Amino acid sequence: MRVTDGAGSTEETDETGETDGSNATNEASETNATNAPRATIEARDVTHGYGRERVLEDVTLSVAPGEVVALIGPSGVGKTTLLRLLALFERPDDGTVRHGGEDVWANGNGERLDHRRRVGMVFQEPNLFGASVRQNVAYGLRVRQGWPERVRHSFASILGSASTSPAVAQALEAVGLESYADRDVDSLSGGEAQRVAFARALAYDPDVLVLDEPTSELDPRNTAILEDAVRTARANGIGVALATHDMHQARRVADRVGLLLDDGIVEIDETDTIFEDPSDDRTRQFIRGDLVY
Ligand SMILES: Nc1ncnc2c1ncn2[C@@H]1O[C@H](COP(=O)(O)OP(=O)(O)OP(=O)(O)O)[C@@H](O)[C@H]1O
Repeated sequence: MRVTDGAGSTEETDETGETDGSNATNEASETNATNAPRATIEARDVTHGYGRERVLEDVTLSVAPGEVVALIGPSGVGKTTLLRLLALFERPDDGTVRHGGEDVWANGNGERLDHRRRVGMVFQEPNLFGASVRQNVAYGLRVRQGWPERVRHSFASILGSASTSPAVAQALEAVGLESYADRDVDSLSGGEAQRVAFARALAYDPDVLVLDEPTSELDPRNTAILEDAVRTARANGIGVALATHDMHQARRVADRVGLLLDDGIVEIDETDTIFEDPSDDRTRQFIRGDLVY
């Protein structure tokens, strides 16, 4: 699926494309719908915590265009925290987050928002608005196109002009919900609602999708649909960072897998290596189901 914006031009500016070479064999597209080169996002040597509690210390994780990186690890080690840093929701206490080779937090808020518009995030919960499926997906599209602040908060005007965009229809198609466009989200099952949340993030064709346990509450069928949507995004050159407790899922969808423990990412490598020949004993123990923490 190629998501394009049929609703008009965007405010996106050109980005400097940069890959870290970890995806050299991937033949994915390297531009997005705005024809700007897709860019790697990287949390570099980040340290972060809450109050006096330090959750991450000197952690580095990058996601290149067209690669899926799965983050595994016990509860509470900081997977969500790291994903929120990658998605530019929070500024690290120390270290940098770089997108397209630029330090996202080094300049003003406006520049950060330009980078932020190139990242989509899906949480464990869908967090939809009380409106139709189409309107929810359109909202994601229009907000990320950089509408002025006063318009951004005018829900009705956003929905009215964006909801017929082909990008909305294509994003819904990617999650198998094209015939659900006019349904009220309150009438959806949990799995369908999560697929709408995924379509909302996909509609504006981000460089990177950040997915925090997006299928943890879903049945196998909805999980399979979302995993297929991840593969399609990857084939279109979108980088994906995914936190999951499901080792089978990591193995099914990821190009690289990283194990995060209290002392940081103890090992990150190609998926087959992590599952068949890890170099760290803790990785071996964790993937065979020992209670490592
Ligand atoms: N907003 C916050 N304020 C205070 N502490 C927080 C906040 N968010 C997370 N924490 C703490 O930071 C630590 C890491 O949380 P985080 O959600 O990043 O872990 P996780 O690896 O994603 O866990 P899980 O697998 O259970 O989702 C936890 O001890 C958590 O209680």
